[in-house]
Order: sequence, then C-alpha cells, then structure tokens
Amino acid sequence: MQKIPATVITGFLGAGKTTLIRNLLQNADGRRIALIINEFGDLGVDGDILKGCGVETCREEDVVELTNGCICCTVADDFIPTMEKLLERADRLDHIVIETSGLALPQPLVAAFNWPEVKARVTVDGVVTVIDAAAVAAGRFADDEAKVQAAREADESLDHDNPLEELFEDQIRAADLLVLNKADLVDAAALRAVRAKVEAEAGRKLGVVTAENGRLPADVLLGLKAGTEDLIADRRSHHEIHHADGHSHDHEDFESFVAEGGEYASVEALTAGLKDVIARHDVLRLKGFAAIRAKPMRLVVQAVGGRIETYFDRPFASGEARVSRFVVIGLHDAIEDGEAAIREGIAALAEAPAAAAE
Ligand SMILES: Nc1nc2c(ncn2[C@@H]2O[C@H](COP(=O)(O)OP(=O)(O)OP(=O)(O)O)[C@@H](O)[C@H]2O)c(=O)[nH]1
Repeated sequence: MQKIPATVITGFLGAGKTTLIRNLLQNADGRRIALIINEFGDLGVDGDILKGCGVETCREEDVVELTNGCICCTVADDFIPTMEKLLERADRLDHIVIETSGLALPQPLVAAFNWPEVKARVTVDGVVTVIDAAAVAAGRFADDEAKVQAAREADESLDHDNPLEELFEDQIRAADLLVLNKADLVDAAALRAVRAKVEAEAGRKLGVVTAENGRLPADVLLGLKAGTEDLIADRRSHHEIHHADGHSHDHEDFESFVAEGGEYASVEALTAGLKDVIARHDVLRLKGFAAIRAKPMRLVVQAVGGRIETYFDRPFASGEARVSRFVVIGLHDAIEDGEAAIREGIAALAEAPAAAAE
C-alpha cells in the first residue's frame, strides 16, 4: 500500500503559514487534501479562516483542529487519534497538510510519524518552514549569535534565555524547504541577506524559495518526498540538545488568552486602538474576529507586532452574537503582567463613539 504523504508547515508566529495554506488549497490542482491545524490558544481562528475560505476543494470535514496548545505535549492523546481517524478514509485522500502552531517545535511532531500505527500508512513528504523575511531583515532575531552561542556553551542555565531566537532556529533546522515569505516588504539586497542568514542557520543544503503572500505552485510545496521522519533525529532542536533528559519546554515562555470585545465604531478606530494596546504590552501576535457598527460582515483581524491587517470575511449568521474575540499571544512575563490591562483596553475600545473614531 502506498503511504500518504504529509507536509508539515511550520514557521514563526505570523510568518504567513495560514496564508500559504489558503493559497495552496486554492491551487491544489484537484488533489484531495486534509488539513490538521494546531493552534495555540483556544479560539480556532486559523481553522475558521480556512473553513470560511470558500475553496471548493476544502470541505469542512477535511479541516481538523488540535487546539490543546502545543502539539508535542498532546501527541499521544490528540495527534495520533486524529491521524488514525483521518486514515480511516485514506482512500479519499491524496495529501495531508499540518499547520503547526507558530510556537511549536516541529521536531516532536515529525518524530511522532515514527509511531508504528502512523508510520505504516503515512510518510512526511517534507517540512516547509515559512520565514517572515521582513521581520528577519528588520533584525527581529539578529542577536549577536556568536555571543549567544558562547554564553550557551559556557552556561547551560542560559539555554532558554532567548527562546524566540531558539524557536526560530529550531524551525529552520527542521526544514526541508524554506519559504522566505513577505518578499513584497523587503528589497532584493535585504532578501539576499535574509537568505544567507537562514541558510547559515540550517547548516546544510536545502531548498529556499521566496514568496509573496505565500503564493507558490502546489508542486513546489508538495511532492518533496523527503521522508523526514527518518531524518529528524539528526535535526535536533536546542531543547533536545541541551536537555537530553527531557525536562521543561520552550513554549512555557509563551502565554496566550482570549480577549472579548463588543462592537466597534469603525475599522480605523479598532486598529488604532489595538496598535496602541499591542505596543504598550509587547504583544507578539493578535488575531480574531470583530463586529463593526453598521457592518453586516464579520471583520478578520490579524496583527503581527504592530502591523495590522483586516478584511471582512463573511456575514454574521442570524442569531450569531455581534461580539469580537481575539487570541492574544506574547512572552509569558509580558502577558502575565499585562493581561488585565489588555482585556480592559480591548473592551474599552468598543465604547468609543463613532464620531471620535472618524
Ligand atoms: N505583506 C505581506 N503580508 C503577508 C504575507 N503573508 C502573510 N501576510 C500577512 O501576515 C499576517 C499573518 O499571516 P498568517 O498567514 O495568519 O500567519 P501564520 O503564520 O499563520 O500566523 P500564526 O497562526 O499566528 O502563527 C496576515 O495579516 C497576512 O495577511 C506576505 O507575503 N506579505
């Protein structure tokens, strides 16, 4: 029996994974693709965006969400049963695509494909790591690497002092293909510098492509035939290297919660207010849905750092409450200190009168 290929899409928070997958589904060339989505936080935004995308080949039953947070903690309880369920209808599937949470290490997920029940039926076609080229070009992860490395080697306890950078590096190390996304936001020289940086980090030859809004032909992303489950042991994460005894986790450094809001006076008022909240509390990522006064459609809100994007995706259903909900993600300490104020800030924005917003 031929194994079903599975592609793991990983990448840092807001790099463009959901956008890339949405494009892939729209250009699947008749392939029957099942999606597994692993989100941090419990709102299911990515699943909802993809289900609401109106792509004919993307049926609701083909989108499975794992919303328990980190896939590597829930492999046995959640991931393996989900895979088994999918495989019950394997005859109707050409490919499985898994979107990892932007906070997850891909290594444990790929290793889970070596579980006997799964290995017999599925192979990892490839790990695709989506990179936010604009963020990297702006030096978001450009700490002095030599210095950090020396410090790590000198002192094991410093291992998790820079979790953002480590997570980023681990996602690159796990890759079979690197996608330098958001190429529209950087010039050619910056893109070349980003490429050199990530290639150096990968430490081996691998495919690198550039993309705008994750637009790549399906043939570039699928069909890598890497068999990554057999290679992943050689692509160990910082976590695995420094903690062979397997204690604490990188993602304990991140925190997320869901903030509720009401109806907002205008898109401009909402985005200006959110920008302010994000900057004041060092929010890394905010995404969700909002109700805007006098607008029958629901507004999708996507913020990566201070950059906010919005669009109306579908009308509110009859009987559906016109409320707003956002997943807020940040470093543990920033969220712990700021959660109450962030909640208040988001709720208070809904009270601004329309006139003040215009
Ligand atoms: N300018 C620009 N914006 C992009 C590009 N790709 C994605 N975006 C925007 O970046 C934001 C984040 O994109 P997503 O696809 O949700 O990112 P993600 O990696 O799924 O995010 P998480 O699920 O939080 O990890 C959205 O507002 C996208 O519209 C791109 O190539 N160029």
